[in-house]
Amino acid sequence: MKTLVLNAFSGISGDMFLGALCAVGLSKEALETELEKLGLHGYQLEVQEKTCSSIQGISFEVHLAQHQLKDIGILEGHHQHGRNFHEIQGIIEDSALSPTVKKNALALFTQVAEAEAVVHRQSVAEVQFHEVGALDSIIDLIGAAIGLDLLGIDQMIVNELTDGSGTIKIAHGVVPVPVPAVAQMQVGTQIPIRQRFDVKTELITPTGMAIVKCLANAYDRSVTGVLEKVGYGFGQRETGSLNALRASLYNSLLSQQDVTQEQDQVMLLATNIDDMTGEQLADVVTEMITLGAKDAWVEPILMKKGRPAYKLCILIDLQQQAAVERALFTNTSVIGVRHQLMKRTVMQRNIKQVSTRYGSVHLKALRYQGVEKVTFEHAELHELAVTHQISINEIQNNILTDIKEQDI
Ligand SMILES: O=C([S-])c1cc(C(=O)S)c[n+]([C@@H]2O[C@H](COP(=O)(O)O)[C@@H](O)[C@H]2O)c1
Ligand code: NI
Repeated sequence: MKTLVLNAFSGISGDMFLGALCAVGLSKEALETELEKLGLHGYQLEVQEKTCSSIQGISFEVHLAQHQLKDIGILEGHHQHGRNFHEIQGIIEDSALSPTVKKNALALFTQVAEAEAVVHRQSVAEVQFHEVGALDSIIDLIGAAIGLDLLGIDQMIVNELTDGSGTIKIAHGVVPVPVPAVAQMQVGTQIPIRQRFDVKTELITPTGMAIVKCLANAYDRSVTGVLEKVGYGFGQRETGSLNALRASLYNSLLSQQDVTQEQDQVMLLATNIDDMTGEQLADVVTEMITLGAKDAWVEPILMKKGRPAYKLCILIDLQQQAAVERALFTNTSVIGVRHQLMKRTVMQRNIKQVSTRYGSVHLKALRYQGVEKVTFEHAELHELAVTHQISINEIQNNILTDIKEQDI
């Protein structure tokens, strides 16, 4: 499972998000190819390596052609009507983008439209996007959905979401920070926004907030797994300090890090649930894995009063008990949890990267009292099988041949 963790210590905008995605491996060309499916013209992506505060990162910008600037009124010095929600919906729905990208892109625009509608006391259909309707913002929002899809991100965690303070001048006039659309998107959520009172400008734009609200699965949460890449997307505003969004890409499929003891202790948490849907339970299992559980699963059971129900089981390290129980009480209908300490016999394991005809591949080398075996990450084999159009078995056999002579 791939997890993207955003450290939004200096806020988030569409450009910062796409810059951060490029910094952890999103290809500009692949993004452009997908964006072409919208059939929009008159823009260019600029993805540039930059150094700020001695840190290397990416500056991402969408440049509009002169006629686009004229269309949205920027060359005339005033803002004409942009596109409305219905038009943008049509552009997305009529495109050849993947269903997931379309769903996320529509969710992002709906989010902004609903916030704008409340702020300006209009119906969603009446909302005329001003800055957000300009082509660069369309590219930012749809690009965000495309970027996550291209990188194969399964979940996104946003940490330290920070805005500035004071007021800024935008097309509506002078508004307070967080700007009205951002403040509105926060309503009814528990999205934690800190404020820096020494930074007198906007750090979270409506585009950035929509990305956070629609695409993040959790906030202020640590994640286990192998940290594969860290990158920075720079913001364009001068804030007086490093204006960047840090993205960290974790692979939790590789999270069973090296184990060097043959006997260890784990805790099994269990609770019976008869009042949550399958969809909700699947989310809880994902959340438990995100929190760092070794495993989490549900078993079908028949409970008291003949109720078909589920037993939710979570295998954890002892020190995770308090955090996991807290998450269960907070986010599920659970009111009690059973816990059991267990001894476990484990094979010693080492995660290694080996070079093969397919490039570098991860493997787990397992040992227990003279028994030795090697396993691969299924998702990695699957990806290679899809890329090379051959079966997973063939991929695995070829890798085994390639590593025969290597010292594992
Ligand atoms: O155009 C819209 S919808 C808009 C609304 C608001 C409100 O808070 S209401 C604010 N802004 C400002 O425009 C720029 C660009 O925003 P992006 O999200 O497109 O980066 C930014 O300063 C917003 O605060 C726009
Ligand atoms: Ni507005």
